[in-house]
Amino acid sequence: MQTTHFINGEWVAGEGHDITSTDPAKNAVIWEGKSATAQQVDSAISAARQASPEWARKSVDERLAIIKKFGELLEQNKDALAKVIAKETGKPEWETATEVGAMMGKIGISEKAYNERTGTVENAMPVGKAFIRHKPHGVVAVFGPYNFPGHLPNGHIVPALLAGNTVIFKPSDLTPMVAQETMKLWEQAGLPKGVLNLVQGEVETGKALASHAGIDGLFFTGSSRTGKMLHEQFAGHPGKILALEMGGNNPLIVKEVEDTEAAVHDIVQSAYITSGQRCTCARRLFIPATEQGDAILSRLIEVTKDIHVDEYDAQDQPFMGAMISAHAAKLMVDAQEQLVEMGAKVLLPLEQRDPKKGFATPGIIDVTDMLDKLPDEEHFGPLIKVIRYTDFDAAIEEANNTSFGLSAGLISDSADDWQYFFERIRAGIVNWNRPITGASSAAPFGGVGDSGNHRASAFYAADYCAYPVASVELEKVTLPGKLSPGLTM
Ligand SMILES: NC(=O)C1=CN([C@@H]2O[C@H](COP(=O)(O)OP(=O)(O)OC[C@H]3O[C@@H](n4cnc5c(N)ncnc54)[C@H](O)[C@@H]3O)[C@@H](O)[C@H]2O)C=CC1
Ligand SMILES: O=C(O)CCC(=O)N[C@@H](CCC(=O)O)C(=O)O
Repeated sequence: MQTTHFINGEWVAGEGHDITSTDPAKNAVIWEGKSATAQQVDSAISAARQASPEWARKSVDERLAIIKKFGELLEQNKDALAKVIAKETGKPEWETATEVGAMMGKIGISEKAYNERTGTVENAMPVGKAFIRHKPHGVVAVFGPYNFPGHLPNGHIVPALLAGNTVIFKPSDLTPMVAQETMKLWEQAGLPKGVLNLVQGEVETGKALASHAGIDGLFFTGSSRTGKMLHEQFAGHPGKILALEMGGNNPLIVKEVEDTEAAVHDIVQSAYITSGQRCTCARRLFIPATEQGDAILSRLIEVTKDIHVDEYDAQDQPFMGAMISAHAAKLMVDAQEQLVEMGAKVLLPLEQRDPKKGFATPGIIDVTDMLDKLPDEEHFGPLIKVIRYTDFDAAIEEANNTSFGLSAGLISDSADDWQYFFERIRAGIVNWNRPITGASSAAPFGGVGDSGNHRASAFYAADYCAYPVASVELEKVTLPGKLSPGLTM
């Protein structure tokens, strides 16, 4: 029996239904287990609750020592973990190596953020002293997505543990193996039992955890659809903290540039990295209806056609690997067909050549003539929608014509254009002449509108991992020099 859940410091088998994980590049089952039942979720929450007071009372340095040990274990196991991520997600090994690097980098950044954003402040007062300190929420649930199964849950777990919370981690059901291998490193790092628990499963396991009365908060990275459901579920519970990191329908506007090649490079990095499976990926590309715009578009088509798509472990490493599943690739083909039915023109077709595998070739589709019908949807894969424009203001207005607001970018050699764009565009990540993917962990990471609930992650994750406590203190109770009017003592 596979023991795939980590509850109260023990590896246990699931008591729910069968779940499997498939290598999307090779169409091979690579992991099998059973989901956690609602009762097992309940046990994990009880374990976290029991472990909570002692973990919260430890000093930050004591907690940090264990977290740093986890960082050392990541370093020692980085090649093996990068290979597991590649196998389970289809992402090329060069890219999964950077994911493990980001997991290691998260530790130092979280320490800095903890001290800068939630540290202790002491102020002198006429009588006594004023303090600002921070306390952990208690027991929190962390939900992870499949596209960065190591780095993104880690971006909640590390700051949550550092702040003194205990955690129940529910990874994406598409990436249970990465979660299990990462959990083994936390176990080796010497976390006390119950401090971090892992429950695997699909939607019903997620629902059992999210709706449980025993959690004090939930940190979620995933789709806007699921995030909104969680938001509704948390309505009426103002005492619980909810941090939602969700998707986007991200615009990238190109204006006049000298270097067409550099512009095309930044578009490709923005649209197709991770086979378009990043929440920050450009989904809508605005290109001027000018001769230079034509040149940029035809060069983009040429370069995109030549993008190397292959298996994650190919000797000659590809830029793009398989998508997370054959089903995900098929959904992208379907999305392209629907756009064509609505009047869009395919400039370079996105194709799934083997229906049993997750490979999708990168596609480009012109939606200029059907803008009034264009759905405001995140198509989470390698398909960019091109919009030709004649007026910069109208392009910015259309770029903002979305319920989301995660990332946005401008490619232009004019500083005035940048200033103009920056003042008007509505998103949490706004870049100039740089890809709109690849955000830094040392900055806040979050969006507006349907992309989040104003609880930015990355450097600002510290903020949602602890609550502030204000105290005024005097070592010995003392009668004030001057009494309030009407008081005699
Ligand atoms: N803003 C950000 O930081 C990021 C956002 N994303 C977004 O994540 C999405 C891709 O990830 P997915 O794994 O497909 O997201 P998803 O929303 O399907 O799943 C996320 C997590 O929620 C769980 N879940 C799903 N339905 C649930 C329910 N009804 N109740 C409780 N739990 C439930 C899943 O099992 C998984 O652990 C994209 O939309 C992408 O834009 C991805 C990475 C970063
Ligand atoms: O969370 C962090 O530490 C920084 C944000 C980050 O890593 N963003 C990446 C991936 C986000 C995604 O899954 O799409 C990015 O901006 O490319």
